Amino acid sequence: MENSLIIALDFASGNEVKHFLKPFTGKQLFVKVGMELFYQEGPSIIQMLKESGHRIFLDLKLHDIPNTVKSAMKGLASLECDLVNVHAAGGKEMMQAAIEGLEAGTGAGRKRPACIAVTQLTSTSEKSMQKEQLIPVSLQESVLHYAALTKEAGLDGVVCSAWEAVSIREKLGSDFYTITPGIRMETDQVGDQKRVATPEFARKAGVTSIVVGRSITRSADPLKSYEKWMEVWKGVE
Ligand SMILES: O=C(O)c1cc(=O)[nH]c(=O)n1[C@@H]1O[C@H](COP(=O)(O)O)[C@@H](O)[C@H]1O
Repeated sequence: MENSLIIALDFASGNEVKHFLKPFTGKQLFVKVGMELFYQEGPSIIQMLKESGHRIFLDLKLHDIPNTVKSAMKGLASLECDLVNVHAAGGKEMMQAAIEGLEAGTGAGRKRPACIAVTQLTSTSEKSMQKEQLIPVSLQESVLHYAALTKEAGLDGVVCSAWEAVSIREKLGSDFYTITPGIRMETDQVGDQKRVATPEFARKAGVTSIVVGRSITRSADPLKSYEKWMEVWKGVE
């Protein structure tokens, strides 16, 4: 899990994914399948990516009553992805149920997929969190609170922005994963993200791994762009 650059395959179909991955033939990537792709293609897209040897983060952000999340996770475990996630806002009981489901659905002798919880989406600003979710604390506090709850529930880490990673590591230890989207080079379009950081900043903050989508997937030359990203991500200390 450590030091990975996870490519968000936010595409509408398996064919678009195949087209995108063509120049990467022979490379073993860490890719993320989110709801856009999974809702269109279902489990077959996971199969296809696994056959090419890629590691997979199945990002479906489960958020429902504990019983439903447990059953859904039991089914998802059979896809044998490396990483799955839930929303921490679903609560401790829901997160515990997610782990129970994953354990129940993981075959004997296998390791369950790692499971992390989204704290506050990187598209959420402190202002909108306070105004729309009526959470009367700072964004850092809210993220730290969710991270602590996630650890108590027995999950492996959180999704957060790189801006919160240092406090999470200080409070919960560096074994607890901090997976950070909202990563942009200085010259990239920010789009709908609010809490953005450069790969250099993320590296210095000691995040476990970064998630990069549009900066690579929408670039004119995705392979060249990926290689440039890897150089920056791996190169700075
Ligand atoms: O769980 C996620 O992966 C996620 C959580 C979060 O807080 N923010 C966030 O952007 N993501 C995902 O990370 C990816 C970011 O993509 P780009 O903004 O295009 O780099 C998207 O696939 C989002 O669904």
